[in-house]
Amino acid sequence: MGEIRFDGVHHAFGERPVLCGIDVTLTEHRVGVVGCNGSGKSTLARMINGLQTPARGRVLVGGLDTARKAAAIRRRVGFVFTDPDNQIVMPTVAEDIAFSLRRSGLDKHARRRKVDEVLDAFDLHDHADHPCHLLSGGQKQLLALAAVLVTEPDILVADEPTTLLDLRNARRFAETLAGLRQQVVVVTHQLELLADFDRVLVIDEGRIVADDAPAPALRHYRGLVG
Ligand SMILES: Nc1ncnc2c1ncn2[C@@H]1O[C@H](COP(=O)(O)OP(=O)(O)OP(=O)(O)O)[C@@H](O)[C@H]1O
Repeated sequence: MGEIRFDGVHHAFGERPVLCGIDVTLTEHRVGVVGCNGSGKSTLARMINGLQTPARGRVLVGGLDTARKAAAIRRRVGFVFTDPDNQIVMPTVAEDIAFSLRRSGLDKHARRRKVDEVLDAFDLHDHADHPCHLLSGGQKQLLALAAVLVTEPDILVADEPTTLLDLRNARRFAETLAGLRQQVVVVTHQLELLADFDRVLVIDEGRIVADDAPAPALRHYRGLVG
């Protein structure tokens, strides 16, 4: 596994502090992040692939400073957004997955093979030539995940990736995460997704207020809101 390290990270948007002294090193396979709306979870997640850089402190991924090595970090850290429409860019499903491989250096046949593998793995084969905009919200979320995973990043960060998935696809999503070789960081309000994760961080008002195995961490979170 790689190592994600937050070192004295502070961030504010205007006058509003959003992250207040985050010091944490993540080496586990699956790490969950929970907390109330506006507590800073997405900001923290976006810092792992350099979409956001900290006002103070550093974020190091595999020893690389995300503020200095943006291109290398983006290659290593795949990011799945909450709203799949933010990352689906091509007209059809197969084209969208193939688009992710445009800088892979693979020839056309190898790219086609990889696209087929991913379509199979995500049960999207029957939709290969369908226009992306006609997919259901859940199918779009799966497509967004597939289009990131096909690039084989070292780390996968996902910000509320299961909001549109039905129970069957949410289960499949959880199983997919469990089977990945990649380190995975997932921000979610769907607490059951984290049941067998290795570590869960609870964020409250920009601070880590619990950092534990899922059961005690989620108990802490429920206590906060209860
Ligand atoms: N680009 C931005 N510009 C200004 N304010 C922002 C920006 N991004 C986030 N914020 C603010 O920072 C705070 C933390 O936002 P963040 O998205 O990190 O929270 P969150 O814990 O992921 O919330 P949610 O569970 O609602 O998605 C919020 O008050 C939000 O409005």
